[in-house]
Amino acid sequence: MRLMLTGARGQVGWELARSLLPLGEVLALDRAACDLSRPEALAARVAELAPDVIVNAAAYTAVDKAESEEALATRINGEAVGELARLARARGALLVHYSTDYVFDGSKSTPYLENDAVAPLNAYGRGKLAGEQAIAASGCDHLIFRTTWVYAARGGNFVRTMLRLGAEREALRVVADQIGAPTWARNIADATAQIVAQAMRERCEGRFESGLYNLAGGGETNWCEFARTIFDEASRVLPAWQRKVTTVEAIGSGDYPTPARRPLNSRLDQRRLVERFGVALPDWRVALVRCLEELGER
Ligand SMILES: NC(=O)C1=CN([C@@H]2O[C@H](COP(=O)(O)OP(=O)(O)OC[C@H]3O[C@@H](n4cnc5c(N)ncnc54)[C@H](OP(=O)(O)O)[C@@H]3O)[C@@H](O)[C@H]2O)C=CC1
Ligand SMILES: Cc1cn([C@H]2C[C@H](O)[C@@H](COP(=O)(O)OP(=O)(O)O[C@H]3O[C@@H](C)C(=O)[C@@H](O)[C@H]3O)O2)c(=O)[nH]c1=O
Repeated sequence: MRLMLTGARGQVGWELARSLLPLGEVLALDRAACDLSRPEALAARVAELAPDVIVNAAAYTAVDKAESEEALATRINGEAVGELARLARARGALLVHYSTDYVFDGSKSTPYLENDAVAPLNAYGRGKLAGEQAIAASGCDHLIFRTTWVYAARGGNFVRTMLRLGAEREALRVVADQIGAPTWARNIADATAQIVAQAMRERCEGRFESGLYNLAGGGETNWCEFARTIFDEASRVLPAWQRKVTTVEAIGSGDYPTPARRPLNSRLDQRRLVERFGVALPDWRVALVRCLEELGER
């Protein structure tokens, strides 16, 4: 099986390059090798690589910057995704794609189901929603995984930001009114590999059905509790990390103004994924410790 992977240097893409290996030949492409800001160039790339599966881990993920670069964010997260979907459809390939909790406005009081009404609060969320909709409209065989609050031992993410700030400052202020589930990129990649293997078997047997699935870490927290847990666990498992921070003040979103609005409720209900594929990601605290341990080993 030939698997074309975009965004291979991102958090999820980096992990996928390893997790997908048992499935076949992984054609891992970074931004230079496959630039989604030029959707018109994708057809030649796909024709050249002749993939059976296209896994799109590339995305414009700078949430605040997207407010002033919405056209670019939407070209990458919306138009290019639509083009990948049309190319997948034309050659009969399976398209695997990732989306976000930021397609919701966060006003629901319980975890979001896949078919709840979408209403993005920011430009990044609008672009990601355009990508989801373009895939559905294309008619290609697809799996879309909506995930949340992704972190990894490498790349830009909240865990690495907190480790840096916590070693520099004595006091931090972190929002406590946005709730969700941190998700380790390794867990996303391993789950993706398991699900793609099953999906390809189902396609061979003519019983595959495309779908949209929530795929996030187990349990729930808020950013402030997440930050405090990062500091406590890092003090325990990362001997080289010098903790300076003593106070993490819980604040409201209104006290931490950002260009992009973020949903207060980012929780995604995991039942559909469990029922269809028997996959449930580990609790966020367990995964965080595993990721920190890995950071300590590097
Ligand atoms: N990060 C998060 O918290 C969440 C992410 N998601 C989704 O999960 C998926 C994976 O995200 P994640 O791995 O965390 O994101 P990262 O930001 O870690 O990685 C994104 C990758 O996309 C690449 N990229 C950016 N622009 C382009 C472009 N024009 N053409 C090709 N590649 C490009 C980046 O390249 P370069 O390395 O050169 O910058 C980077 O390697 C995305 O679809 C994202 O929207 C969903 C919910 C939460
Ligand atoms: C650094 C910092 C952030 N915050 C807040 C800002 C924000 O509400 C929250 C998280 O900050 P971030 O900038 O990491 O969040 P953000 O970039 O919005 O993270 C999002 O990325 C995109 C790609 C997604 O799809 C989402 O699921 C989500 O993970 O913490 C503080 O309150 N204090 C701080 O010192």
